[in-house]
Amino acid sequence: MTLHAQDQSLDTELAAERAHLDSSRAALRRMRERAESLFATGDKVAGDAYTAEQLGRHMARRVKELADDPTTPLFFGRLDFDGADHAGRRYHIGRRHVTDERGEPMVLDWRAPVSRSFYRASARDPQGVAVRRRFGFSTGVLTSFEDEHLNRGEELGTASRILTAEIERPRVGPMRDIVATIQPEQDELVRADLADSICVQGAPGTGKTAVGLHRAAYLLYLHRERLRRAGVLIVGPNRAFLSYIAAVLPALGEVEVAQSTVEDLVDRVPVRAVDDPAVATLKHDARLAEVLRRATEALIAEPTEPIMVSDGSFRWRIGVEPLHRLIEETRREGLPYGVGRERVRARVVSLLQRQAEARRAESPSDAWLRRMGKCRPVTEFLDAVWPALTPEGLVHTLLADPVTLAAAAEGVLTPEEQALLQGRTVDGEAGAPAGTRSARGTLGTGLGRTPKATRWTAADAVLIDEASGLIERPAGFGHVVVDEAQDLSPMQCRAIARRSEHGSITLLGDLAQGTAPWAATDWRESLAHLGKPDAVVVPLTVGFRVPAAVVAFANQLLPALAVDVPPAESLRHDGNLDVLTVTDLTAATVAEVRAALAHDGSVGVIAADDAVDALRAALDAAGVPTATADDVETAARVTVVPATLVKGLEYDHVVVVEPAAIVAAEPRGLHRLYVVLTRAVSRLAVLHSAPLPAPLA
Ligand SMILES: Nc1ncnc2c1ncn2[C@@H]1O[C@H](COP(=O)(O)OP(=O)(O)OP(=O)(O)O)[C@@H](O)[C@H]1O
Repeated sequence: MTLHAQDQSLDTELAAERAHLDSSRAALRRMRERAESLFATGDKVAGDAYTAEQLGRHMARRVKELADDPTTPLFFGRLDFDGADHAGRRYHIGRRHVTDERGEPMVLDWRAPVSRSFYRASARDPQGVAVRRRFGFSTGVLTSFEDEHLNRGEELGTASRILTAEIERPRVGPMRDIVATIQPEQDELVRADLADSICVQGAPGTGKTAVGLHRAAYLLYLHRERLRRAGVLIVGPNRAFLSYIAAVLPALGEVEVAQSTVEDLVDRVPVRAVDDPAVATLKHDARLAEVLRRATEALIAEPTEPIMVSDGSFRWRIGVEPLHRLIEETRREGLPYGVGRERVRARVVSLLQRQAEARRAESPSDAWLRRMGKCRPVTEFLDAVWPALTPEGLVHTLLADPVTLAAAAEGVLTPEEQALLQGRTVDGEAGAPAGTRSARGTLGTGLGRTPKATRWTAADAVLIDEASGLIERPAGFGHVVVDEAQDLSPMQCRAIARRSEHGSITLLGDLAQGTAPWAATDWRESLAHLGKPDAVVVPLTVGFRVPAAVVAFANQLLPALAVDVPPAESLRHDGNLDVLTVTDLTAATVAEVRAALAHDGSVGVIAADDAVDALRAALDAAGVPTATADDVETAARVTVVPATLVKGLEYDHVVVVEPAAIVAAEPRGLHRLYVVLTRAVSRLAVLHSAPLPAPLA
């Protein structure tokens, strides 16, 4: 074929694909209109109010799911089969199913079983695929395509121009889905079975977050009803991160996934005080779970008196011996404490019922059973041997009462640790911490006389959640995705474990990015605390964000981070790194931001937390509008981010201001700096007036 003829045939193909895109869009519009009209008339066809409401909710969801975003392509790939079960068939692969009026598929959902070959077929294992086609788009317009004739041994892998363009595209606004370019090693994780819990260890930018979100979408597709009922939860490090990722699942048609920080998960009490780091670390230690468990169990007492109930002309009596057996039996069942209390009540009532039946030769009414359950002698008995307990009350007692704590913590916490927990000296004198004011708030739990009057810390909230799990069984989720999991404390892991006891989890993280005082150093330990000790740990090693030169610069920190993580290889060999010694950091930042604005894409200025306000003011004074990290919809291209909030985020051009100050700000400052240096998609400028931290010098 001449070049001219080749061009012409490409044009014809492109025109045909564009026509298919147009008709697919029209078909999707029809599907949506149909769903809208069903939504409008749903209550007329439903037999009763409940069905109408259910149907209404279902249809409203369906309408939302069928929304078409003209800026995202409806399909991104095509498979032509010449073998296996689909010989002679051709499928376009996209974000959702689109069918024509006869119900024939025009676009197949990327999660459908057939679509798997789009991600996994290779020249070595073509899976019946003759040709895999990838489409290039520019804001919704189909502009190009790229074919791999797998049946002729052709395969582009990561050399695909369309993949390269996607990876190198300037980042604006919130995170986007990666359905068009999921890589085989990522796809394997995305399509792991619902029953399998997995842990993904990956260097910065290897697509962990992307994998977690796509796995959630995949599982919802495959187990729609079950997971809708049980729920899917995404846990992220902070609200800025959650708003950054919030648009990904809706773009994939999944509009009902809960997203939360760990702090928001355990929010039974308002947090109004701050712990000293040593106290916080102790409260986050898994041994506290044992202390709380013992303290709860210690509340259960031996019965010492019989129960006597006057009931009209009758008197019922349950002796100490049967009461003793009843308590032992309930205790052995290992129920949550609150459930156990009600079980004891029910058993006492049932003993009374038996006596009543024997005497009256008839079954007592439900009202009688209820009255017995609430009558004074029964309640007094319960309060004596299995007293009512609130999570706040339990934690309050442990923090306030040295004797209760000593009994529960014997052999678990040293006397020094017990004293530390209660903000006193070992001799029992009140220590300085509790109630003292610090820059971050009241230091230490501000113990009031009651739990209500107490100013709790974030670590207390975790303890209260643990206590709550001992008292009642929390509702769990069908699947939980936990991002930046290296920062979870053992007690936070347990909080998540309680919410995924009957479900599975996807744990995502990077041990090298652990900045919390209790950061994980071994995934097996985290998995054990999460109740999934057998989950596999899978590495991701191909980096899609950070250019190779920047990775090499940041990796100089790795030996100092004392973690054992597999090295990653960057797919990006473009990119730019500048390390500049400056005298005026503020002026240099403004100049660097101005220069960055000459390029496409977002600009992130990252500095130690206490330097952020001044930098923002300086940029403002220089006429450069700036946004905060949680404002993902902003029109401003420049975001000024405190180092402690930047985890999981990325910007095309990153300006890091004074690394030494970032390191000095916290005990795990070098880990923080590693996070900060790995946020750049295209260019990184490091500005410093103080010497660079040793590993980088
Ligand atoms: N297969 C892919 N195709 C295109 N882009 C990808 C792919 N995988 C990941 N990316 C992109 O790489 C960037 C980094 O991905 P992501 O944020 O998921 O990485 P991460 O491993 O969670 O990073 P971090 O450890 O820094 O939080 C994102 O912009 C993401 O869209």
